Amino acid sequence: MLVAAAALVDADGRVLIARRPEGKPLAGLWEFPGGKVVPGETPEQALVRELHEELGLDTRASCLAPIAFASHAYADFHLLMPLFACRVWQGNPTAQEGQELAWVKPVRLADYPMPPADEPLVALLRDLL
Ligand SMILES: Nc1nc2c([nH]c(=O)n2[C@H]2C[C@H](O)[C@@H](COP(=O)(O)OP(=O)(O)OP(=O)(O)O)O2)c(=O)[nH]1
Repeated sequence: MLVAAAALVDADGRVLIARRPEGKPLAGLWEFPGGKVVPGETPEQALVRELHEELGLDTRASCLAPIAFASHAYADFHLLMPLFACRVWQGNPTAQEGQELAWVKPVRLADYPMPPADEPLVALLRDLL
């Protein structure tokens, strides 16, 4: 499974994470906004679409900088997830699907339980952002 995800970084250097709603796999864990890349899309196109759908914000592929990726074997699928940093967008990110949101300093990300695939990314972000 190919999933594109974003580290949205605000002017204070905080990163936006979202809590996976009840009823979805990995419910209750915090994740980077994003979602599955559907056939015919580039990861960047998928992310621009997902950021609009999930957070009501507008950005573009040229504002997405690839910084890391996760590669993780879950019990029933393998996840490959490129992570893009994004510092430029239009609109105020707001939860479009009822999900809880949090702006978090990279050093505090470890306080938020995230899916196992994300754990290596937390340490990387501390150094990269
Ligand atoms: N967006 C996102 N997904 C992650 C992260 N870490 C992680 O393991 N995942 C997994 C959870 C899911 O199995 C998959 C993303 O699928 P999803 O179901 O959220 O994607 P989607 O928004 O396209 O979902 P849907 O339309 O099928 O509801 O990737 C992360 O940090 N961000």
